[in-house]
Amino acid sequence: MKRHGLILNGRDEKTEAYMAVYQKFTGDLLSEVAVAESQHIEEAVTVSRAAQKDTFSPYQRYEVLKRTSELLREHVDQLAEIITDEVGKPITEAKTEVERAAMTLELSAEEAKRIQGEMVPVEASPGAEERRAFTLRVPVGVVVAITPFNVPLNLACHKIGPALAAGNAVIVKPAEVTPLSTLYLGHLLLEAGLPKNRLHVLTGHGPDIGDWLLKNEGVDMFTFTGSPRVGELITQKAGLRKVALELGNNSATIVHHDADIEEAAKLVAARSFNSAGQVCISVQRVLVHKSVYAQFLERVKTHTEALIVGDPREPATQVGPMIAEKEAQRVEEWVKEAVSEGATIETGGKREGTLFWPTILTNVKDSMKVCKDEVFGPVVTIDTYSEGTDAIERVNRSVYGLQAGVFSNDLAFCLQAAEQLEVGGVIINDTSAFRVDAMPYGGVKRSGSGKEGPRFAIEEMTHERLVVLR
Ligand SMILES: NC(=O)c1ccc[n+]([C@@H]2O[C@H](COP(=O)([O-])OP(=O)(O)OC[C@H]3O[C@@H](n4cnc5c(N)ncnc54)[C@H](O)[C@@H]3O)[C@@H](O)[C@H]2O)c1
Ligand SMILES: O=C[C@H](O)CS(=O)(=O)O
Repeated sequence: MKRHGLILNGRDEKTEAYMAVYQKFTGDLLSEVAVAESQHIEEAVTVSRAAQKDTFSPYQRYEVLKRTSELLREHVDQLAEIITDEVGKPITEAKTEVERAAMTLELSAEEAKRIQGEMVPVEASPGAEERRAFTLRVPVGVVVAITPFNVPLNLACHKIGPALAAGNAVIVKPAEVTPLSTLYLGHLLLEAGLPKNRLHVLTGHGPDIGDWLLKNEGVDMFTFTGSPRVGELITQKAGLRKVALELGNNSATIVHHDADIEEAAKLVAARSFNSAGQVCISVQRVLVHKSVYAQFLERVKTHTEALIVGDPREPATQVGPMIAEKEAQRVEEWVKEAVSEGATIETGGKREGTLFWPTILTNVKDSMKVCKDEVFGPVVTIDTYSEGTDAIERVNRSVYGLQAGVFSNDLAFCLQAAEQLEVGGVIINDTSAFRVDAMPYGGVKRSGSGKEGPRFAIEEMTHERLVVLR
């Protein structure tokens, strides 16, 4: 069994205490990772601040990030195995995550070469004829990246890639239960030639490390992906510093009367249950026009019942375990509570340890936990509507607003949805769960603030500085 130290200023740093990381399907001990203490946080911040004085040109940043993306592709099998083990994600999905992570770094590398300001025509203002002005984008300095368990590699790349591309130093705090892929990534970045003072990976307890980092005034920005509870806490403690938040959702998808029902049903079944529903844009609430409800439900049930549930290491498996048994028990309780309030289980509802079978609920009410809160498990609710306007209004009744899907061939309805849905992204003729890594991605309301996607994250991770020449 391997013991992993912290990655601190290029060192594999040993610590007093270690924490166990388990295989999420078998429950076996995988390895142990170092538990960072306050002096490690101090050193990481001090070294990162000092790094800002070194030259690390846009082309050097491009080279390191491009080489790391190549290394990710060369190590796809090893990394996918690590993700499958530490998350419980089916191996085919884990490979997709590694490929996407490589793409995220490749996009970040490209963006490093085109960070630019703009000319500002100050001379057009009376009295300023003798002046010229332009803007520069300068790195914020020291970025802290805190990441969740569900997409440990790609979401780390969505923070590390743009932060480095923009000229910052990054301190990464991966989730306690899934730190191994981020540590692997950290070593690949160093192998690719990243200056050792630009990246530190601090494993250990989230609340402790978070608190030390938040108290340290040497940190300039926090970029966080995770639960609204922790997101809120970070916002309160960050003070006037920059914060970017990618939080939860109870994602909705509307299926209108004129939609391609088979296509909608196939995609809903695929994107409600992948990663055992532990995806922030996973389809959780489907609102279907009453005229096509019966047909749609029958098709989603057929596709759902065909999904293979089980050992994530098997290439055929499509739905693996949840991250912990207590999470699977929570989902089971929410489903039971919905049933006690009148919901019907169309399929699923069964649990064996950490495995929870893909579950479709009908006869639901918007007030039920499975509708109004974030399930973050393999459960989808399907309900009807009569008027498109009502469907939009019900999607908006959520406290969240990350992405929403709309299946329709009615251009007017699609435009109405695009204009009126209170979310960061409206996906037409696909589910809420569509994401490619180049696109601007982020939510409104309790789903957070700020955008990811390397080009957009670089804007968050730089300051715009105005230069006026007289
Ligand atoms: N919007 C998005 O892009 C997106 C993507 C993935 C996951 N998520 C959300 O993440 C959540 C699930 O992930 P999770 O369970 O890992 O979330 P979490 O909030 O429990 O943990 C996220 C990270 O925060 C750290 N943390 C915990 N307490 C902290 C504290 N007091 N200070 C600082 N850091 C602390 C954890 O160690 C972990 O690294 C869901 O709500 C999901 O929707 C959102
Ligand atoms: O969990 C939310 C992720 O951001 C979705 S994705 O894996 O990036 O598509």
